[in-house]
Formats: sequence, structure tokens, C-alpha cells
Amino acid sequence: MSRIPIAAGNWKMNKTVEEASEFAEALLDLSPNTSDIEVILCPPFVTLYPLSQKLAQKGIKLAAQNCYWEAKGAFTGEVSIPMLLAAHCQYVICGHSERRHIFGETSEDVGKKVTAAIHFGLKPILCVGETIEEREAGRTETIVFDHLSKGITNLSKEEALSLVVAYEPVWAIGTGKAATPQDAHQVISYIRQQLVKKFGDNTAKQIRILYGGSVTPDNVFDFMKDPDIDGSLVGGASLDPTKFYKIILESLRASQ
Ligand SMILES: O=C[C@H](O)COP(=O)(O)O
Repeated sequence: MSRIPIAAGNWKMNKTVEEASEFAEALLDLSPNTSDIEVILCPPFVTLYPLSQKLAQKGIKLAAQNCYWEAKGAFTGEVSIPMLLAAHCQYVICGHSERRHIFGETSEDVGKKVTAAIHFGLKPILCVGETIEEREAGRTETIVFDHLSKGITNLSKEEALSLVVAYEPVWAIGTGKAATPQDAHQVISYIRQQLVKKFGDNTAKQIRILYGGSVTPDNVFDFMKDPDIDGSLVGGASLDPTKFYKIILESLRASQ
């Protein structure tokens, strides 16, 4: 079964509305192919709607970096999934390691977000991954299992078809020290096995699993040529339109 590859750029807390608009114009000038790959930008909340006006018609999709699981109400500072849908988002990142480690999100919180995202019609990108201490203690699979199993706990087989999983080892994020493709392959294969156990082979083989952590135009080909790795979730290198465009090109080259 061939899965459509993904190149997703997570801007984190970077770019004003004006800077985001400049990025969009530069990327559109490069005319990335969006028919054979899903190109997704994950900008800050306030730039989602303005970017949607520029990008959506060109086939570039938008993801929010976070969401809350309730539809509306007295939850100061939170953004609901219906609000994200109204801003033309199609995806939402759930459980990024920065949310887990800086803001104290638990795997149970992340599971509620994944469930709510699918319930309301957004596709979740569920992030999982271990710290360096956890890896060195031989706990990578234990941690990934916790993040994954609690993230997908409420999903039916049918709902799981909307799921994307991103394996992001925390020690590779923003460090310039990407995992090796072999390390990524090993954990991503483990994730796929867990998806098979939960949803069955037919559903699991349709779920896309991304790698994230110091992805660049120079190393993305080596990740993407692994048939188990369906795309990348890119942080720093996605802030530059030329670098992000090269990541799209290299991802396509590897998947053809
Ligand atoms: O969501 C993206 C990841 O945290 C990777 O960030 P990075 O490419 O800057 O290492």
C-alpha cells in the first residue's frame, strides 16, 4: 500500500503575520508540487487564517500546533478545534514534546486532544518520542508505547485512518543531531507494530508515520527513502522557504 508522503513545517513560536505572509509568497513563487506530496505548514495560531487565504487554494495545508478538547467555554487562553476548522486548518499537532516537557501535557491530555480532533474533523499529528536519558536507560519503547497507546486509546479503526504519527526523539530536536535513519526506522517499525496490534494490519498500513528532529534538505532524502518513513516534521529548516522547498523536492525524489 503506498501512502502519500508528507512534508510538514512546524514553525513553533516564530513569525509574525507579516513574516508569515512573506514566507508564503516566497514559497508560492517556487511553485512546490502538491499533487504527489502533502505539504503542511504549522504556524502560530494568529497566522493560520491569514495564511489560509494565500496557501489553501495552492494545495498547501495548514496545521495548528495545539488545541483544546472542549468546543467552547471558560478556558482562558485555549483554542478549540471548531475555531481551527473555521480558520481552514486540516491538521493539528497533538503532544509535541515541547508541550509535554515545557507545559506539562500528559499522555492522557494528548489522548483527549487526539480524540476530540477526530471527533470534530481535524486530522491529528500525534507526536511521540523519548529523551536522551530515557534512551540511554533503554526505555525508548516504553516511552513511545506510553505516548502512542494513550494517544490513540479511544480511536476506532475507522477513526484511525485520520491519524498521523510523528516520531520525534527529544534529543534530536533543535540540536542539529538528527537520529540516524536506522534509529528512526527501528522505532517507526515498533510504532507500526503497535498500530497493527490495535487496529489490525489493513488499517495500520494506511497510517502515515513521520520522522522529526533536525531534518534538513541534506538529510531528508535518507529518511524518506526508508519505505517505513512517510514524511518529516521539520522545525528550524521550515522557517526558510528555500530550505523547506528543497525538503519537499528531496522528499519527492526519495519517494519516486
Ligand atoms: O516539530 C518539529 C520538531 O520539533 C523538529 O524540530 P527541528 O527540526 O528544529 O529539530
